[in-house]
Amino acid sequence: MLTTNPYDDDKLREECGVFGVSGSDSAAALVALGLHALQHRGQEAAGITSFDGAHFHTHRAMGHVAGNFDRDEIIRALPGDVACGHVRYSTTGETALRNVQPLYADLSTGGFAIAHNGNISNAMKLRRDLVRRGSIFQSTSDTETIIHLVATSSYRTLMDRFIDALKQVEGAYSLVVMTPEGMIACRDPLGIRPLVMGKLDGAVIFASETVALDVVGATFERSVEPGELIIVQGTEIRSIKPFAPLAPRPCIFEWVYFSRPDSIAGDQSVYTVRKAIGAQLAIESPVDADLVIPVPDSGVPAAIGYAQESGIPFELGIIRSHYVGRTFIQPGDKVRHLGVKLKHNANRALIKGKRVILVDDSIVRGTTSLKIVQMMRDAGAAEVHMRIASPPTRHSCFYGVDTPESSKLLAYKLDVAGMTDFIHADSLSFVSIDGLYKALGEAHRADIRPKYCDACFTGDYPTTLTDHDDTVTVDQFALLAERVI
Ligand SMILES: O=P(O)(O)OC[C@H]1O[C@H](OP(=O)(O)OP(=O)(O)O)[C@H](O)[C@@H]1O
Ligand SMILES: NC(=O)CC[C@H](N)C(=O)O
Ligand code: SF4
Ligand SMILES: [Mg+2]
Repeated sequence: MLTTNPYDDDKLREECGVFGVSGSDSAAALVALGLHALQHRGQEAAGITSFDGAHFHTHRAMGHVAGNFDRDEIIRALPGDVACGHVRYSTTGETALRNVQPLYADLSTGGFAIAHNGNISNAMKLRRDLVRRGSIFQSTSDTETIIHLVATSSYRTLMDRFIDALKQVEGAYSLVVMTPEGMIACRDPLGIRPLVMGKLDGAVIFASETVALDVVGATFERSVEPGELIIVQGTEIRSIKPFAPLAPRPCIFEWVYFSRPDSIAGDQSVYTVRKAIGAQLAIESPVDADLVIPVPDSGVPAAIGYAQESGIPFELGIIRSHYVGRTFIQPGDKVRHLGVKLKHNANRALIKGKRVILVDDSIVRGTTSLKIVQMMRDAGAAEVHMRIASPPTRHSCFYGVDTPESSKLLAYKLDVAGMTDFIHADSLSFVSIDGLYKALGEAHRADIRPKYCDACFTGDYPTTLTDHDDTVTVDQFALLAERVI
């Protein structure tokens, strides 16, 4: 499969954030702030590129935004009133500086910088063809294929070349691109990954989530529409839709887990939707108990919804340490598992003798649930019931979320009864797929043209998956990449 994360992580990880500013003399500083608000979407690396009207300037680094972009001299070295940036959690290409975005190239049309959230599901095939025709890749990232497609396009103008490139690309992409002709923001025809537009004084802003607009003090104008390209040149804003229109399929997991709860996604408050999923879960899977306890942080809104609907008191029965590093940066099984223990601890005084309902947003490999159920038992819980605010995650994502291969997903290996035994819970239930759609305001999931991408629950992928269906393995891809660098 496409994912090449070196740590073979046990989690379903976030999926990159992009941020762009056009028309502010503090462009790079605003991008640094915006990226900071999007840090939850990618912690491996961060980068910013600016354009001063004549030259492009880039700073890219491994690690977090804070620590890399919090010094004056770094921001001063990124002059100009146009800038874009990226926080990365890799889906294709290793965690190394050469893959950190924005990627940049000097093309016949001038400089070209690109920041991408998503994953191109035919990147390997495109890359093989491009290399055969003489392209020399600088990275192992899927995103670089777009640059080569623009560079080798037979069209004349930059815009035509860019559209020609996008028409060859399959999968998910929300892009912020910088060229001497202006900034271009676009979403793939299905709008799988999010992208919004905002305004701050005279400046136009693009961001993966509205929370990043809030943080810089910008107003939310609207979402970039699926299949739409918005071009900002000075004060002029143009919108074009060069693709045949398709029914949109935004990623439903944004509401379940990825987006920050204080973001508005597709005109719906993420927090409100998460509470509604929790309430739906209480309706579908009630249980007699004394306490509703969230698995912090991401399980909190759903647990509030479950508690309000069921009338069972909500309590903080698990306290999360905010000082422990993320588990993915601790390679090696032993240390990683220790990391999970360090992150959560039972609030013992509350738990003893109680029948508890634990609410989390998802189960991927089951590591968290297994640990937390045991933690409740060790703290003296009389009964431990687990409720999950998404359907069982049975399939991998090929659209910009780093998931373990499906054989490592707990729900791929076991049915709900098997999973209940595995995590040693007294009971375990997941919200139904129709229940999830209900929480998003739909009557149920439509069998034909469902409103969202929900492939990791249903296996119903909304695009072809050329590379996945191909026989080329990730190792072969890495070899191919090495040969051209
Ligand atoms: O079944 P698993 O493989 O353990 O994965 C599922 C867990 O991973 C995520 O939390 P995570 O700890 O990544 O971060 P969070 O603090 O954002 O909830 C998710 O919220 C679940 O709790
Ligand atoms: N998670 C993402 O959106 C990753 C973007 C791109 N596919 C990369 O690996 O760099
Ligand atoms: S497969 Fe799952 S995580 Fe990936 S885009 Fe679709 S719904 Fe989102
Ligand atoms: Mg969690």
